[in-house]
Amino acid sequence: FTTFDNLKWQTNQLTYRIENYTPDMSVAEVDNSIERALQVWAKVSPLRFTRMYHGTADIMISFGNRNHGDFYPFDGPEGTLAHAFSPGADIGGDAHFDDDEDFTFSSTRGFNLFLVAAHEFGHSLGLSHSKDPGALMFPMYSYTEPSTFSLPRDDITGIQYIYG
Ligand SMILES: O=C1CC=C(NS(=O)(=O)c2ccc(-c3ccccc3)cc2)CC1=O
Ligand SMILES: [Zn+2]
Repeated sequence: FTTFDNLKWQTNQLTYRIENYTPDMSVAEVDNSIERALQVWAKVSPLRFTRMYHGTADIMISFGNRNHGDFYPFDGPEGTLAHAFSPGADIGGDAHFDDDEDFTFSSTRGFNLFLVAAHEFGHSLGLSHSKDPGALMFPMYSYTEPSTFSLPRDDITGIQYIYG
């Protein structure tokens, strides 16, 4: 695993807000994918996530395409699927998903939102990319059945290195 030179949240109680939705999935499927992706990390760390419906949360989650309000415009279908910012104020921790991608809930086509979100939240929490091809934080998307997904050892070691 690798970290963003020890950038970390100074509290274990973090808030998140889903600012908008993708037309690819139902609201319930997006909510469930995001919640489960956060729980992947909460399960193996002291981190706890509380959802907000208004105002500014630590982790602001949104779907957008091309220019979407930061200096990192998306690139249309394929290519970059999403990006997230390492811990910090304002845009720190936020996760953006490229809405020109086809995000899915329970199929092998498109990109599984739960998996992509779990990877991006690794960045939101302070992990950068792993060299371990089996790691969630490895920068290559590979489909894993979400119902049987368990966080690989390298990622567990990484998040526990940062948050104990
Ligand atoms: O830090 C980066 C820079 C490049 C990225 N490329 S991406 O958007 O195509 C991407 C690649 C792999 C994943 C991924 C990796 C493992 C499991 C699930 C998704 C997510 C996004 C995404 C990313 O998080
Ligand atoms: Zn990444």
